[in-house]
Amino acid sequence: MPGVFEVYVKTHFSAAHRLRGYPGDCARVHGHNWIIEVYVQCRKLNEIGIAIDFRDIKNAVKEVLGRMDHCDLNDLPAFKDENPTSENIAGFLYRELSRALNDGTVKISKVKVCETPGAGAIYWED
Ligand SMILES: Nc1nc2c(c(=O)[nH]1)N=C([C@H](O)[C@H](O)COP(=O)(O)OP(=O)(O)OP(=O)(O)O)CN2
Ligand SMILES: [Zn+2]
Repeated sequence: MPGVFEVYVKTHFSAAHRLRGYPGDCARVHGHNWIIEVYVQCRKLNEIGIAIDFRDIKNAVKEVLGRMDHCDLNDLPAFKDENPTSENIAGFLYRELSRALNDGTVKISKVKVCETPGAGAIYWED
């Protein structure tokens, strides 16, 4: 079948952060319940019509978010030198999940990270 399938999972994690150099209250430690959406592209379905099992995506996401949930993100090695903004969190998740899930059949296409229901960032690589 020609065309591209994109499957996704949506989840969340809770953590604290502060934005170094931010000219305002976001420079102080505060928390968010980040909403995460992970999109995976695939051109071929398996014999039962699945691109990639949602459970495989959820397990990979759970592993990475397990390192971030209920943490101060600024303490994590990934955000030692760059701010834990939505943009940088999306980039970090994209790279970690690509390492875990990409193979000859499936590819992480983008990761969306929202700090509030109305504001967030999306990261992908061409
Ligand atoms: N492009 C970005 N802008 C901002 C980020 C970010 O990650 N990328 N982050 C912040 C702060 O983390 C801030 O806590 C979030 O700000 P905001 O979305 O405005 O959230 P509020 O709870 O303050 O929203 P209100 O609508 O004002 O209640 C800032 N900018
Ligand atoms: Zn914030």
